[in-house]
This record gives sequence, C-alpha cells and structure tokens, in this order.
Amino acid sequence: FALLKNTRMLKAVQKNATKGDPESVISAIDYYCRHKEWAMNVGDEKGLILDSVLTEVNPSTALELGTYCGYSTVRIARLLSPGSKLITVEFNPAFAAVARQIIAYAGLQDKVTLVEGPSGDLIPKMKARFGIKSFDFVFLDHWKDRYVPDTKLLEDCGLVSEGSVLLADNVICPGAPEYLKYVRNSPRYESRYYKSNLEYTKVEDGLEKSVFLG
Ligand SMILES: CCc1ncnc2c1ncn2[C@@H]1O[C@H](/C=C/CNC(=O)c2cc(-c3ccc(F)cc3)cc(O)c2O)[C@@H](O)[C@H]1O
Ligand SMILES: [Mg+2]
Repeated sequence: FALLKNTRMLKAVQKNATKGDPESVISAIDYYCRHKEWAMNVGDEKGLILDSVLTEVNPSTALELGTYCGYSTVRIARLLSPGSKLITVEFNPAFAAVARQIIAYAGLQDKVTLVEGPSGDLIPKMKARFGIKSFDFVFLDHWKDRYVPDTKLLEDCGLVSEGSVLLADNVICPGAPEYLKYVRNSPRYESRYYKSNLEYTKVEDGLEKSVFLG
C-alpha cells in the first residue's frame, strides 16, 4: 500500500542518513528505491539533469507540483541560494506528512513551503497568499494529465514571465504527450528534451525544459 511504502522510506532515511545533510537524505532514498522498493522519485539519473538546470537558472522563487515524499523537494531546495524559496504542492495529506518529515530531516524546512491541496485551486492563490510576483522555475511531477491545464493556469495567473523555466518529469514514461505538443508547438516556449531513464530502471524517460518567452 503506497502510504506504508512512504513510511518505510522515511524510516530508511532516519536510519541511514545524517540529520541536516541533504546529500545523505538523497542517497538514502535512492539506495532504498533501487535495492528495496521502487518508488516514483525523479531519481539519481534524472536528478543530475534537474540539478544542472537548477544551477543554470538559480531561481529565487521556485514551484514544485507533486511533492510525493519530498525527494525532488530536497534536491531542489539544497541548491537554492540564501533567501530563495521553494513552494511545493501536494494534495494527499498522508504523502505531505511524510514529505514534511523528510524535508525537515534534511534541514531544509526554512527554504520550503509545502502547501496541501489540489494545484488547480492553489495556483490562483499563490500571488495573494505568498506574495509571489512570478516563478523563475517550475518542476512539474504530478498527475501527467494536469501538466497542460496547470501550465495554462500559471500563464493566466501571470505566474510565469519572460525567462521562467518549466521542467517536466516523465514526458516519455508514463508520458505527457499533450504537454509535449503544447510546449513544442507554442510560439511562447523554447523547448528542449533531455533524454534519460526512468528512475532506477533502464527504461527510457526524459525531462522537457521549456523557457517561457513572454
Ligand atoms: C490534482 C493536481 C494535483 N495537485 C496536487 N498534488 C497532486 C496533484 N496530482 C498529483 N498530485 C500528487 O503528486 C504525486 C503524483 C505524481 C504522479 N507521478 C506519476 O504518476 C509518476 C509515475 C511514474 C511511473 C509509474 C509506473 C511505471 F511503470 C512507470 C513510471 C514515474 C514517475 O516519475 C511519476 O512521477 C502524488 O504525491 C500525488 O498525491
Ligand atoms: Mg516523476
């Protein structure tokens, strides 16, 4: 049962990682998911691409859609410059509870705001509730059929501006074909596919990086 798996993952972090050390939290989760129980984290291979795009963008405000257990939340928050903020959205309270503990174990709770609820409801409230002008970086890793509606919502709410970078996980497996069509055919995005593998497997998957042109 998925929740129990996340609880076992949290236990593996508490047992094998060093409190306050994000790298050890990332390694502990990757080890657990590679050798014990597969889980849908972006993983170590695609994680290196996530790291490199983050380092290039160096966002002061970042958004993650689909926290799950907080693995990519930790990967993103550990690379943020002082004073930068990551808002992560998760609608399953049980997953959110585990993610909060993993983020805190990594010592990154001051950089991360985890908001519980469906992204479609929360995105329109971002400006008012968090004083966000626009997001420099958005990581899409929630239900794949929500990538297009939420991207359109971010545009309509003025939460992306010229130069904002969207990075979408799983554009090949499980796949987000409508999203690829949307960003690749739109004159408002400059898109590029980063070929990789599905987390902890040899199956092809990849990330799509799309720069909003305004
Ligand atoms: C309503 C909007 C909305 N608002 C807020 N939170 C939302 C939300 N929609 C979803 N969530 C939360 O996000 C997470 C879901 C993420 C969904 N991710 C995959 O399905 C996926 C699958 C594979 C794979 C599975 C099986 C295979 F065989 C191969 C590949 C690999 C991957 O990397 C994957 O990301 C959960 O925490 C949801 O509670
Ligand atoms: Mg994913």
